[in-house]
Amino acid sequence: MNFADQLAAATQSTGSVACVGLDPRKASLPKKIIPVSDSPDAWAAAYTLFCREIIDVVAGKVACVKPQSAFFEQLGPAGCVSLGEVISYARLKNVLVIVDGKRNDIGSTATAYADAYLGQQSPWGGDSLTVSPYLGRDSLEPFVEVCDQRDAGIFVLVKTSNPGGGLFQDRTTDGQTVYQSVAELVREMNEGRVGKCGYGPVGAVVGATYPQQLAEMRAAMPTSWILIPGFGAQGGGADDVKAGFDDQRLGAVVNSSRHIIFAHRRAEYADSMGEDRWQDAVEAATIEMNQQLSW
Ligand SMILES: O=C(O)c1cc(=O)[nH]c(=O)n1[C@@H]1O[C@H](COP(=O)(O)O)[C@@H](O)[C@H]1O
Repeated sequence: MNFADQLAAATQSTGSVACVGLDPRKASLPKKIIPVSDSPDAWAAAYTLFCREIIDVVAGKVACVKPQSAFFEQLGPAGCVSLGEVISYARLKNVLVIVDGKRNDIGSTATAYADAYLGQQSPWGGDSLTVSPYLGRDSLEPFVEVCDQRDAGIFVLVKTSNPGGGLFQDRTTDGQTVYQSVAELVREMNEGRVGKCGYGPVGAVVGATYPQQLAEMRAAMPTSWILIPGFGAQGGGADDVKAGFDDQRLGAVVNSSRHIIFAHRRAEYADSMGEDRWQDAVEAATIEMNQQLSW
């Protein structure tokens, strides 16, 4: 089944359009998870344990998870082993995985990234990967070819959630902004690839922090899944993300990382659950997010 249909099936079977971001950070881990030793190996084992426990809580309750490679890479080689373990565990629990690597390079190198990350038979085993469009069409084509071969997907950075993203993305050339040009390419690349659900494997990233552009991008890329980060910790709310969905409440998944995985630190859960019941806080925050997104 192509990736777009797999994602549609996941949102339908779980009743959720949420994506839980797995962004472990040393300073925010629950005390119980913090290792005795300060070595990268010990932290990597802690990250694996932490993410596995989160996956146990959210499996069946959310559409997908999104491990953020940077936090694992921060630990060096041991962190990369942990990332691999986390991806495998999510797959074992039948949770779709978006690897957040924001990769890309010239075409021949892009082929190596695509081969490395895309598809369950790949070494990393991701169902999909976030990619940068900055190197142009020929840098995206190798990813799309591997998506076709392995029922995988990509999410191309179109309009990112950060305040400074507009520096390049909002620049106008030939009467349209850079992000509009990227969206046009994304739309074109899905042509002939659309699955039963009406969407294809070439998705886009558009931040919840730009609701107006989200509506515009929904219309500009009618067959692309949109990954919407920026919900929760970055200030995006349910009303902001609505415009990313079609009439059937399909076509987008909303990512939240810190607000879910470190929910034990949030004021509303700290007293009632806190450190000792951090998994309960993750569950409560997930249920709350699902409720917010069930208009
Ligand atoms: O590709 C992404 O996921 C992404 C794109 C973007 O424009 N903004 C953005 O925040 N992200 C990622 O989404 C996650 C957001 O985390 P929280 O702000 O903790 O929910 C991080 O892993 C970011 O790297």
